[in-house]
Amino acid sequence: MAALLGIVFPATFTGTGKLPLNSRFQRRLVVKCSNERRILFNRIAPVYDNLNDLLSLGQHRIWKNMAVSWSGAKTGDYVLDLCCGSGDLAFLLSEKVGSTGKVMGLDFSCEQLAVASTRQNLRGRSCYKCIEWIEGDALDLPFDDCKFDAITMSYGLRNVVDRIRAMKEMYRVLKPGSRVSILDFNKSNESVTAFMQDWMIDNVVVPVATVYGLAKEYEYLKSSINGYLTGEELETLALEAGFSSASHYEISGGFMGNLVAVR
Ligand SMILES: C/C(=C\Cc1cc(O)c2ccccc2c1O)CCC[C@H](C)CCC[C@H](C)CCCC(C)C
Ligand SMILES: C[S@@+](CC[C@H](N)C(=O)[O-])C[C@H]1O[C@@H](n2cnc3c(N)ncnc32)[C@H](O)[C@@H]1O
Repeated sequence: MAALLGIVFPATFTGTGKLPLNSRFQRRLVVKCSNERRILFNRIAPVYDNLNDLLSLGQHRIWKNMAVSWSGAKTGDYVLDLCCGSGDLAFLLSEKVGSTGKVMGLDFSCEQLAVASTRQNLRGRSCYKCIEWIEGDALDLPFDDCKFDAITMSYGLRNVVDRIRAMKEMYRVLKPGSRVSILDFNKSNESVTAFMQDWMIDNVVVPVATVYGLAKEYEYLKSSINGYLTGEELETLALEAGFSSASHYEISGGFMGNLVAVR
């Protein structure tokens, strides 16, 4: 059973697309894993923003600003923030597109979307009114083809259970010539960077999360990064999904990375 799970799990869940989900058992496994992730992000929603600020010393806001800039979103655009969570990038996108533009924030965690909506109501700027929150699945987007002028996805691709399917959905709903900008942890080829990333998670992130009773949820970070794709593999994934070009940029000393792909 473990061997079967082992064979099924990495190929299916890293979205390499090498193992088609053609059996009922595999489909049930995907649904189970997806639900477990949804529950995880529902559970951390109340403290998610504060812990990100605390644990990254506020740096995540810089990384997210970079991701939005790389998306090319501009005044009047119709843009999508995929796996929007509590809405950080959706708010940044709304400042880019302004009141004449439109931002769709999509996530499958109702608790994360509740935080996003509450934050929106507490904020006065008129541009924030152009944001619409949608509870949906990044693997089956409720949008027509070629709709969006830009797409962002921040700390989401590593968490979806089928990455190639997510990339193909982004490709489908993006306008030709437009970009996706995908921010996440960087799965570094440098052993020192990888060691330091693991050390920080083991010795800072998880101990702090334990105070909030969320040790298991934050321990997931380490395994998810170890199971993620390197920058080069992300570029290949984007090209396999149909994008015409893809570049991965390492930031913050190689701890984080941002993939920019053009349709
Ligand atoms: C915004 C950040 C992470 C978002 C995030 C993504 C996930 O997949 C999670 C999964 C489970 C629980 C929580 C998350 C989650 O919060 C990045 C910053 C927050 C990180 C939690 C902190 C990571 C610290 C780095 C390893 C080192 C940072 C060095 C920096 C230069 C201070
Ligand atoms: C780490 S959070 C990132 C939130 C936000 N983008 C940010 O940067 O703070 C990952 C988010 O992805 C969402 N997610 C994971 N898989 C998803 C899927 N298949 N469809 C929609 N949302 C998904 C989770 O619910 C969670 O809110």
